[in-house]
Amino acid sequence: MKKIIAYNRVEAPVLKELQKKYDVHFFKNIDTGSDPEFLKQLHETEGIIGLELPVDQELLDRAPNLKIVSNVSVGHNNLDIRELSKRGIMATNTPDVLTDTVADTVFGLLISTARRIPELDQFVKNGEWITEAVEPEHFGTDVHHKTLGIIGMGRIGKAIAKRAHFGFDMNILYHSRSRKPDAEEEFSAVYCKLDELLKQSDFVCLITPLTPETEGLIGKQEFQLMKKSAIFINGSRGKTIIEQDLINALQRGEIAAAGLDVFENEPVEPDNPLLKMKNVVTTPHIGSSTHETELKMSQLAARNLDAGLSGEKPPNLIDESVWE
Ligand SMILES: NC(=O)C1=CN([C@@H]2O[C@H](COP(=O)(O)OP(=O)(O)OC[C@H]3O[C@@H](n4cnc5c(N)ncnc54)[C@H](OP(=O)(O)O)[C@@H]3O)[C@@H](O)[C@H]2O)C=CC1
Ligand SMILES: O=CC(=O)O
Repeated sequence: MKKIIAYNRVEAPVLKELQKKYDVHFFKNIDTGSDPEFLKQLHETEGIIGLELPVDQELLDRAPNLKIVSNVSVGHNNLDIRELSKRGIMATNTPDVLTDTVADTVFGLLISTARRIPELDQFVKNGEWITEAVEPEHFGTDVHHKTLGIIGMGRIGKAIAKRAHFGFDMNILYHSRSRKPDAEEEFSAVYCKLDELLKQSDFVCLITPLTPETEGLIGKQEFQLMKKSAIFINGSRGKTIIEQDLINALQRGEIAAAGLDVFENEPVEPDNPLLKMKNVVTTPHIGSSTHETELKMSQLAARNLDAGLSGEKPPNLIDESVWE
C-alpha cells in the first residue's frame, strides 16, 4: 500500500475511502518542522492531501518519495510551486466546486457590515432595544444600487458580481491583470485601474490569490484613496493587505467599516485591535466552509491525489509543465 499523509482537513467519508486504498497517516495541529512522527512518515510518503500545509524546500528535502501534493483549497499560497515543479512533484487544488459558496460568504459579510447585523444582534440580545423605533445612530447603509469594486475578477469575483448585479442592482467596477469580456457583457462590469476603482467604489471587495505581486496590495495609500464612507471586504488572504494600515484607516475614519474573513495571522490574536471595533465584522476564514462544499472539495482533492498516484494527469494540476 502506498503511504500518504492527510493533513488538517479531509472530510470523514473521503478519509474513509482513502484508508481503503492507502496507508493513511492523519495529522492535525502539529509543528510540521519538528513533530517526530510526521517527519518519519514524510520520509516515506508518496502523496499529501490536506489544507494549508506549508510546503517549502525544507519540507521537500525531507520527502524524497513525494509525487503529489493535493491541496483541499483553491488558494495555493502555502505551496512553493516552483520548487515542487523543479523536483517533478505535482501540485493540485480545488477550484470551481467552492466558487458559489465563497461568493455567498463574501456577500454575506458585505451585507452584514453595511447593515451592521452582528452589532445589532448583540444590541437586541443585550436587552438594549428599549424604544420601539431604533435611533438613527443604529441605521446602516444601503447595498442595493451602490457601486461595488471587485479586485480579482476570477471565478469567485465573477460569482460575487453575479449576485451584486442580478440580486442588488449594483454597479460593478473591477480590476484584474486582464480584461474579462464575459463579466463586462453579463454583469455590465466596467474595467478600472486600481486607483480609479478605489476612488469610485462604495464597497471594495478583495478576492485575488496571495502571490508575490498581491502581497500588501492594499495598504495606507489605497485606503486613503477610498471614500470615507467605503466598506472594505477581504475574502482573499490576510497578507494581501497591510493589516496595520487597515487598523489605522479605520481608527482615523478614512474608511467606514470592514468585513474580514481572513487575517494576517490565523487564528487571529485575541488582542488584535480589529476585534474591538464595532464597525468590523469578522468570520474565521470560512469562505468555503459549508458541509456540502467541504465534502466536494475533499472529494476533488482525493480525485487529484488518486490520479497523480496512479500515473494519470490530475484534473487540477496547478503547474501543467510538470506533466510535460
Ligand atoms: N476566504 C476563503 O475562505 C477563500 C478564499 N479564497 C481566495 O480567493 C482566491 C481567488 O480564487 P478564484 O476566484 O477561484 O481564483 P481565480 O484564479 O479564478 O481568480 C483570481 C483573480 O485574481 C486576479 N489577480 C491575480 N493577480 C492579480 C494582481 N496582481 N492584480 C489584480 N488581480 C490579480 C486574476 O486576474 P487575471 O485573471 O487577470 O489573471 C483573477 O481574476 C484564492 O486564491 C484564495 O486566496 C478562495 C476560496 C475560499
Ligand atoms: O481559503 C480557502 C481556499 O480554498 O483557498
